[in-house]
Order: sequence, then C-alpha cells, then structure tokens
Amino acid sequence: MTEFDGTEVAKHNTNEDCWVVINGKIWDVSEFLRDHPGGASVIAAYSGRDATDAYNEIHDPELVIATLPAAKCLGEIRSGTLPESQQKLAALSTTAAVSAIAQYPPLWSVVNVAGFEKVAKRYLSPTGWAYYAGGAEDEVSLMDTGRLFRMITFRPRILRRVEPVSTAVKILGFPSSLPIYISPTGSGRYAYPNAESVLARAAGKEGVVYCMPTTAAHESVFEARSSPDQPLFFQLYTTRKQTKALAMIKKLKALGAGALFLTVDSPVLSRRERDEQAKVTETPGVSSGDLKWIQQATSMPLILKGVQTVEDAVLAYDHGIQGIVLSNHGGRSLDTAQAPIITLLEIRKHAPHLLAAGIRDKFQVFIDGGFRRGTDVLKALALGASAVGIGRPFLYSMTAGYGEAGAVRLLQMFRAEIETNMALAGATAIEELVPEMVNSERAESEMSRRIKL
Ligand SMILES: Cc1cc2nc3c(=O)[nH]c(=O)nc-3n(C[C@H](O)[C@H](O)[C@H](O)COP(=O)(O)O)c2cc1C
Repeated sequence: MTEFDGTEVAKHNTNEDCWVVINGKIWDVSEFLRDHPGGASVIAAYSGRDATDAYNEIHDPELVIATLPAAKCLGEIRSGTLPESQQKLAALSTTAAVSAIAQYPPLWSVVNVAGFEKVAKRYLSPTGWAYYAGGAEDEVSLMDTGRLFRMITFRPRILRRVEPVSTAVKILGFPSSLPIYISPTGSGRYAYPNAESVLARAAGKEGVVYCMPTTAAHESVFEARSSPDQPLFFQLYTTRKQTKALAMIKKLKALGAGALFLTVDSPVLSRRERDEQAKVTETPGVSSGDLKWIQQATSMPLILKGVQTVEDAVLAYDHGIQGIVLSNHGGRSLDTAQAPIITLLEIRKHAPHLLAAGIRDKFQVFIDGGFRRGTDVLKALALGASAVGIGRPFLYSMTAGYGEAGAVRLLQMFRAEIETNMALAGATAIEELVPEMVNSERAESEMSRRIKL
C-alpha cells in the first residue's frame, strides 16, 4: 500500500479536497462529506488530520470500509510523520474541535526566522522537530552562537552615500546575489516532500547557491535548477568506501555540481538525545585523515566543512584545499565545542593571511551555525568570512505546507535584512564591510590563549 507523509495529508484540508486518517489508513472523503449523516462539519473538522479517535468513539472500525468505495482508501500514513497539531482532537467536543483547529498561518504573517521556527515547532511531527531542532547532549554549542552574536556590536559609519546597496558576492567563483548559501541538512522530508528539489528551485529563483547533502545528491535535484548555469554544490561524508565516494564524485561532476564540501567534523556519530527519544536514525560520517585521493579524483573545488580551530584552518590552506567552513555542525557533533565565530576570530588574530581579499580566488573561509539575522551575517563578513551557511531556517521555512514559497520568502527576508543593515552600518558593497565596523573585543576575550602555530 502507498505510504504518505503527514505533510502530504495536511495539504488536503478543504471541503473540496478532504483527506482524513482513520486507524492508520488515509481516506479521501471529499465526495462523502456532504452525505455524512452527522453533517459535513464533523468530518471537515478533521480534514488533513488524524480522525481516528473521534471516529472510533462513535463508529465500528469496519464501517468506513463498508461505506466508502475501496478506491477512496489512498494508502497508509508513514509512521512518525503526523505533526501533533494534526493528531488527536477527540478529547474535545466537535464544536470545540472545530474552533481548536488552527489553520496554517498565512505566509505573509511570518516575518522573520524566529517566526518560521515557531510555525515549524507547531506543525512538524515530534520526530521531525527532534531531528531538526536538536543538538548534541546538553545542546550547549547549539545555544551558544546567539550569545556570541549579541556580544559583537556594530560601529556604524555615518553620513555616507548608502544607495544603491549591492549584496552580490562570488562563492568559489560562482556569482551569488547574497552573501549566504543554503547548508546541507540531511533529510528534508519531514518539512516538505522532495525538500531538496524545492530548495534547489528556491535558490535558483533568488540567485543563491544550494549545497545538497550526501543523502539527497540525486539527478532530480539538478533537474530542479532554473537554468543549467545555476550553481549547485554537494556535501560528502567520507564514511563511504573510497570506490563508492569516487563514483559519486564522478556522477555529480557529470550532473554539473560546482564544488564538493567534505564534512570533517563528525568522525563518529554524536550523541543526540532528542533523536534517541524520537527514534531518528542517521548514518555516521567518518572522516579519514587522508584527502589526497579525493583531491586527485576531481578538479572541482574541495572545501572542508567543519574546521574548528585556526591550526586546522592553516593546515587546510597549506594542503591546497580551496576553502573551509568554520562549523561545529550546528551544535550537533561535539557538544561544548567552541562557536565558529570564535574560530573566525582566532584566524583573524593568528593567521589573517587566510582572510585577505587577495587570496579569495584560491581560498575562501565560510562559516555556519546559528545565523538567524542579517546582522549576524554582516558581523561574520566584517570579520573576514566570504559567505555564511544557513541550515535549520530553510527546513523550517518549508513546513506548514509552505514549500518553495516559504524558502523563497526566507531568502527575501535575509535579503531585506542584509540590505537595510548594510546601509545603516555605512556600507554599499560587501567589500566595504571591514573589521573596524564591529566591536568584537568582548568575544575575543573568550579566545584560547594556548594557540601556538
Ligand atoms: C537536521 C540537520 C541535518 C544536517 N545534516 C547534515 C549533513 O547531512 N551533512 C552536513 O555536512 N551537515 C549537516 N548538518 C549541518 C548543517 O550543514 C550546518 O552545518 C548547520 O545546520 C548550520 O547551523 P544552523 O542550522 O544553525 O544554521 C545538518 C544540520 C541539521 C540541522
């Protein structure tokens, strides 16, 4: 029997197109609605949702089978994919249930990343929310990034001409309309069906780069490009046997991938307790120390994702790698690992040559983890990063049935925040964002004093 995710069921939530879940089976009751002896509104209250409890309270489990044509049973609900908000309204009377059903908030009412996160928390299944929102162990690294962004303040310059503002940058030689890109985030299916293709399409519309995760590196994502020139990167774990990895690199290069992000911060599977409770399973990413075979296998730029110290940043540069992502995997790997912005400050202090404008055509420093505002992005750029990766917010932006429109709206929100705040800081181009525009001294006081290069 065909299986459907809760997100798919949720889309059929009107009187004209009404699906309900009864005892694990999905029924199309659009036509039956008006014939229901108890009235249409009783069923309509559960459209796009799980009606099991309410149904079982009154009906024999076999009644639906006897009443509806077999073709109206469309399939089964995939376990763990029904958001809480789509489940269990039986404890309420029908009238209360009808009023308790919140419609998905209209997209225009979501005005910032925090808004998308709120919607995602409400409409994702418990499993999906645990997987997306969680971090390792006590989630200290996960939560720490926001604190550091707040510790870094702007030193805006005044009475400058601040129009027009250009947010364009080059990422590994590819043009991007914004100094941000979409980070690889495992499986997007809890948020929206074919989430990776949806993100590729949204990225194409807004002229930014999407880096797809290993698990979703398929033809279909490339087919979603708005033009063959649209840059798409892919991420690889080196768990894969060498032969498999090489075959994948070759295939993705042929499909038109522009760069390879090799994730190096997860040599073993980390301890994510929310996932354990919600029974999410994920393949560990094991990194091997030897990168020569990958460097030799491809002419694509090779980027190390998950560099967490200035020492390793220097090693990467010295080994001819084309770029690094300062990242602690969004707080999902080693808990209490330092925030990536601290690693950026370490590089500023001990190896500033890695951030020099003059070397950006052969080496770029990217950063990700906890960037939720245009101002967060601008601080990292002023301190020398070439671009910023954004992970979870894109997953959140596709929930509640928003899909591509949500991801496009999120990019437009970042665009508006970056443009406005650049002008307020006194910059009209990304190159004009210089270290003197921020005061990062409080954050610098948290840097290790034991660094020896
Ligand atoms: C649900 C989820 C899955 C992820 N899966 C991957 C992955 O498969 N490969 C990878 O390199 N990074 C993965 N990451 C890490 C992101 O690429 C990125 O480093 C991190 O999410 C950035 O932080 P942010 O989510 O706070 O923006 C994942 C992150 C999340 C939240």
